[in-house]
Amino acid sequence: MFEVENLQVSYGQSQVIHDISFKANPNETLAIMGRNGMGKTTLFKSLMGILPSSASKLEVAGVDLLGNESYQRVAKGVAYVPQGRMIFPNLTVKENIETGLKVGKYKEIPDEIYSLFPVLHDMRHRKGGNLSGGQQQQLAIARALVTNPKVLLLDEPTEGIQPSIIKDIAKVLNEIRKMRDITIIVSEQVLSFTMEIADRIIVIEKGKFIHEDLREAVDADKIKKYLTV
Ligand SMILES: Nc1ncnc2c1ncn2[C@@H]1O[C@H](COP(=O)(O)OP(=O)(O)OP(=O)(O)O)[C@@H](O)[C@H]1O
Repeated sequence: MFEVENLQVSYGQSQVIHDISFKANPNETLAIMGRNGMGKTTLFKSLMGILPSSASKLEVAGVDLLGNESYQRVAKGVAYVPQGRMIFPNLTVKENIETGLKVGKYKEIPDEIYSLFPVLHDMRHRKGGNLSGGQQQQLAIARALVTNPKVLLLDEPTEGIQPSIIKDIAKVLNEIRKMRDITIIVSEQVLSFTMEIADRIIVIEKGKFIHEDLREAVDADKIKKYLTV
């Protein structure tokens, strides 16, 4: 269980996240949806400890994360795939994935990673910078997965990615959830994508969670008005 209570984040005098609380279970995928500038990236960076925040509770599987630096949060099972596919362009695909091995239980890249992402196996000796945007996104997810996370935070994974690769990413996220006891939390604007992967959809508006539905109950017209795309 990932538990967040009363999370608040400010940039100087300007409060951007207002008292957000939520819980997410293992084997659950949660989508946080909202327009540009509504606070999704700020939320994820604060959950990772990259941005300072205040909260009354932040726990993964009963383990306290409050006051931890981001590397300690990674060690306790929180992985983050930032917006914009941040990979190491001059390292090979294999070397990029191996950077995730410093944390977690794996000593070498588990076979499961290459079966989830066959394209990364085919391209394992190629420089990360020579991959397409969609392939780089898959690489960033693979690198996060080798840390063996309990919670995987993905910030707008479909941004700038072509529809066929979006489908591949949706498929892989559904497979990951079946294979592992993992909570996936994804920020997104593409409703067709979140409807394929999410159990719950939460709308964020100006740093507050204003609406929440189980996937089966989502009224697309109602959600779309809170999205840019
Ligand atoms: N470093 C910063 N200093 C001051 N304000 C910031 C900073 N970073 C973000 N903001 C502001 O905080 C608010 C939330 O931004 P954030 O990037 O979290 O939104 P977002 O929902 O992730 O948007 P996007 O989809 O465009 O990435 C915006 O009003 C933004 O201008």
